[in-house]
Formats: sequence, C-alpha cells, structure tokens
Amino acid sequence: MTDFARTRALFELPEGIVYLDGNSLGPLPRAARERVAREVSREWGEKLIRGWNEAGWMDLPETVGDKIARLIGAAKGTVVAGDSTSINLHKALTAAVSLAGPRKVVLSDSGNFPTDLYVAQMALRALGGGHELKVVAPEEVAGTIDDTVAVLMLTQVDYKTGRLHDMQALTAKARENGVVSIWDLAHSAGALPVDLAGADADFAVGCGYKYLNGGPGAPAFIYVRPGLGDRIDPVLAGWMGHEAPFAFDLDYRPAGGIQRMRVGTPPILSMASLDAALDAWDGVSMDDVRDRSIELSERFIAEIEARCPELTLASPRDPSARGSQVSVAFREGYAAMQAAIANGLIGDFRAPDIMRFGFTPLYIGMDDVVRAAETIERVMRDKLWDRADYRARAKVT
Ligand SMILES: Cc1ncc(COP(=O)(O)O)c(C=O)c1O
Ligand SMILES: Nc1c(O)cccc1C(=O)C[C@H](N)C(=O)O
Repeated sequence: MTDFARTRALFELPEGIVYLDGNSLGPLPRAARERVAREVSREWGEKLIRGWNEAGWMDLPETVGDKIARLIGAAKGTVVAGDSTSINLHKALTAAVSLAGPRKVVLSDSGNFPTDLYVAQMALRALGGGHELKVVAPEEVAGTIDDTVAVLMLTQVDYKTGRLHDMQALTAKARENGVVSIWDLAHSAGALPVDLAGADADFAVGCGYKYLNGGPGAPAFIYVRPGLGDRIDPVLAGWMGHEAPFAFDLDYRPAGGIQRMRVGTPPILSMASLDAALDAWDGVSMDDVRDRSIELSERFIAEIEARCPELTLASPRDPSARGSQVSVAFREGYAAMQAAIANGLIGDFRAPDIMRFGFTPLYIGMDDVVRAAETIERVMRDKLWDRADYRARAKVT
C-alpha cells in the first residue's frame, strides 16, 4: 500500500495554499531543490566540463527515461527524456508518417491540445507528401480508424475536460488496420496507470513538469516501441543521436534504438531536477494513485455539486472515463478562479468557461479537497467573481 503521508512530506507546499494545479505545473520536490543546488555548486562549479563524464550528465536522458518508463508501462531502454513535448511529438509524427507507407491521413481529435495539432499541421506541410490532418470529435475516433489512415495521433486525457480515451481499444483497432499510433501522455504520466507495452503503442510523448514534478520547462520524454527505434530515420537529427557523437563524423549515422531520438545537448540542470523529482515515485503503486485520485475527485464533485448549484460538471461523471482532473463550467470562470486563487485555492482556467482542478495524491489529501470546496463555495456565495479586480487580472496561464 502506498504511503501518501510519506510522499506528501517530500514536497514543499506553501502554507495556507491548496494546490490543485499540479496537472499544469507540479510543486517543488525537496529533493529537486537539493539536487539542483548540488549540481550547480559541486558538479558544474567544481567538476566543470568533467561533469559530462564524472557526474553522469551524458547518460542522464536515458537514466531519467528509464525512471519514467516504469510509470507508463514501458520497458527500460525505450524512453528518453529531453526537448519539449511539442518537439518530441514532431519527432514521433515525422517518424510515424515515414513508417506508414503510402497512406496520407493523420487522424486526431478536437479534444487534443492545440500544440499537437499545430505540430501536425506544419510538419505535414513541410514533409510535402500530400498528407492530411483529419480532426474528428473524440467520440468519433474509433469509428474513423480504418485502412486509409496512416497515423493515429491522440492525447489520452483531454486537457480541458479530463475525458479519457481507451488507449488499449484504440491502439488495438489501429494495429488491426495497420495504423501507426502516437499517444500524448502529458496528462497521463504520473496521473494514472498507463500500459504502453500492453497496449502495443508505437510512440508516446509527454511532459516532465506536470504530474512528474520536474519543474517549469522540465524536459519532456519520448517512447518508441521496442524494435521500432532501429527502423526510424530521424527528421530532427542531431549529434547527440549519432552513433558516435565524439567521432565528429561529417555524415549522420543514427545511434541504436531510442538514443537516436536524442538531438542536441540536454539541459542538465532541468534534467537533474526531473531526475530527483522522479525519486518521489519510489515505492508508489500507480494503481494506488489511481484509486486515491478517484476518491479525491469523487468527493470533490460531490462537495461542489452540493455547495455550488451555479457550476456545471464539464468532466465525465464516470470516474473510469476521466483522467486525474475535474473541470466545471461557469460563465465567469476566469474571474471566479482568480478569486479562488486570491483566497488560497490554486486551480486554473481554460477558455471559454472551464475551471480546472487537478488531483495529485502524492501531495493532495481529503482535507485539501474539502478546503477547496469551501473556498469555491465562498467565491460563489459572495459573488467574488463579480469584483472588478478579479475580472481585470492579466491572463497568462
Ligand atoms: C496534451 C499536451 N501536449 C503538449 C503540451 C505542451 O507541451 P510543451 O509545451 O512541453 O511542448 C501540453 C501542455 O502544455 C499538453 O497539455
Ligand atoms: N506548459 C505551460 C506553460 O509553459 C505555461 C502555462 C501552462 C502550461 C501548460 O502546461 C498548460 C497545459 N498543457 C494545459 O493542459 O493547459
């Protein structure tokens, strides 16, 4: 049984704040603070360039990738950390298209995060092969997968509503139809059990700064199915993905397997932060995380519905159809969220009217859920959302 009191103590959580935004930016793990400080003063400060060999810097993308692999049902040596999710998606999509043969359709859905669609729109145009991005409603994806589709490119958990795709079933249907699959796990990795190997997915990407708590702008990750890595000709090639980076050959020869998905020099300080943050998952069972996340989110929904009739649930009611977030719709959601934040509850807002709350059992407990509901009730009852200063606050996130 996972000891969530122990994991909570691993994080620095500011006094007086209930933090339900770890689905966007995880809080600071104490170990990350210490690790980055040590990496700066001891490894960088004293070892200087020797750090690349002596401090494990060169292998850190694979070391970190292996730690992430355990959380997403992937074998060791199939995940590498680095770059951003958008860039990793570009690598995965361009590779997937080249593996898919003459088919021209890349299938995605309108619940996808915009960056995924932007990457696809421009990468497909740049490839110049006449590929078409087909975007359907989330519930139409299964029925649209057929043998005309080249690539299925989906985000498993909808960033706005928390709606969860059935990865197992959709990947199986893709496989039956000869479709290459790519999953964006930005809102899945560390949020719920994922079984990439069991689903037989081809590619996956995801973020290091959300549920994995690596810090702002932490490196992302990319997964390639075992055996597939050696068949990829990376479009985004660089020396760190070369078979022998320090041979300084003038010709590109890809490294074996997942290593060829590396491009340039890894951001070691961010990577070290993510590496340390991932140790919080030692002794944590993803099944326990899922059970606890459902308990927390079910209680949150019950409290909100009992206290705030103005709010409409925008997430699936069935917890098995949701990720680890709950969204509610409210026409003045932006100002309401600003009022909640000013009163110690941090969630976020997604246009046009979604108030979004993430549940992260590693450091959020039932008391936090009740306090959050009390704060939202006060915002609604006292119409704090109608105050001019909350309405006027600058929209950044
Ligand atoms: C589903 C999804 N994919 C990708 C991203 C963007 O990733 P990045 O900014 O690291 O490229 C986000 C959030 O920003 C996201 O929610
Ligand atoms: N990556 C972010 C950023 O740099 C600033 C603010 C928010 C983000 C996010 O991650 C947004 C997030 N993907 C979302 O689900 O909306």
